[in-house]
Amino acid sequence: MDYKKKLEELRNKIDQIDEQILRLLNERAKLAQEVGHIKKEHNLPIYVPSREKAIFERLEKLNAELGEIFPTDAVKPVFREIISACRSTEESIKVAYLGPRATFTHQAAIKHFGQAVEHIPVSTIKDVFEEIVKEKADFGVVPVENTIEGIVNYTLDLLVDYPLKITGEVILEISLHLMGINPDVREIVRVYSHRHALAECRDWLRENLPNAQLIEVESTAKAAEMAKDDYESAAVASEAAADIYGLHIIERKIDRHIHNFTRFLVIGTQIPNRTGNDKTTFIFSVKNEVGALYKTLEPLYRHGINMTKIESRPSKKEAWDYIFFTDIEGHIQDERVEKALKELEEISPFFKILGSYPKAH
Ligand SMILES: C=C(O[C@@H]1C=C(C(=O)O)C=C[C@H]1O)C(=O)O
Repeated sequence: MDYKKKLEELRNKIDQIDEQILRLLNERAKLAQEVGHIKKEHNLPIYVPSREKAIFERLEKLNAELGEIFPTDAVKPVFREIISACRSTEESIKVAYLGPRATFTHQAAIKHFGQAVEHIPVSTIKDVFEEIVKEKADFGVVPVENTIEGIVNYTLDLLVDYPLKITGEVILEISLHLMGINPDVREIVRVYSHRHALAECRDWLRENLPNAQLIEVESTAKAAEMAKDDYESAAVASEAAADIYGLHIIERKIDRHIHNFTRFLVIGTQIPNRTGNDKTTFIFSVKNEVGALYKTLEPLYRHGINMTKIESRPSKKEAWDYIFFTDIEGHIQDERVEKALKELEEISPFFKILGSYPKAH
């Protein structure tokens, strides 16, 4: 058979499969709608992260058994959008994030909820919290730490002050690119970016653009917007920002850090159910006496609970008084976690659970 005929035959088969997939997607959405009706009748939350996580895990495992001709790495992104779209037929959920569009926080929100939610860009981390408290958003996404630049202290402080819960976490690999409308790096005299992004690219910028003026703006997305009309300007931002603002990528990955990751928190009003692979975050203070921190953490050790992180912040109530942000493995619905935290609460002058949520993939 000549190759053109063969190509046509193969493409016809692909067309038929696509139609089958689409029919099945419609059937799937119809079932999700029925689930949605039952949830509304019984006042249950529309978004069920534990169920979504179980679906991803089951399908990734099945795909490996099927021989992985379709790449297993693609299973989650494809099904994330399928689930996001099916969920939106039950009810549209609103997600506030640190904007504008094309920030890394926006990408984290998409990675967690998919495209089919109402994304609400706001201009400060505090506004993300405010949108939820004022019931203008169901969830929010905020950055909390970066492997190069460290903790976003402001986010931690807001978690203490607001009556909200951490309902999830997202880890995103950060790649920072130099972009502009002018592809010639020698003609760039100004570089815009967020303070953290400029710091992460310090070495490259010093070597390659030693005379350029480095200008801090609120976000990498804002930087891309600033560079879009100026032939002598460039921005340090994400690939998504280059796409949205129509910029040319002049040099890829100028942050040069192999391990540049940012962790984001998803915040909401309710603690999601346990998935079996969860994390719990809580804060506490200690009495000002010998061995206080040791004694407070002892119940974790006794109940065999792994502490994955501890971070101290000034309490801002008294000088040299601290609160400790702590992450442990497990969910507050796990018996030993519940017991250990109860004991810890009894010892601590101040204690608050910030959330139990599925660990990031
Ligand atoms: C359909 C449901 O609602 C949402 C959509 C899901 C899906 O499309 O599979 C899964 C969990 C929920 O976030 C459900 O709860 O089962």
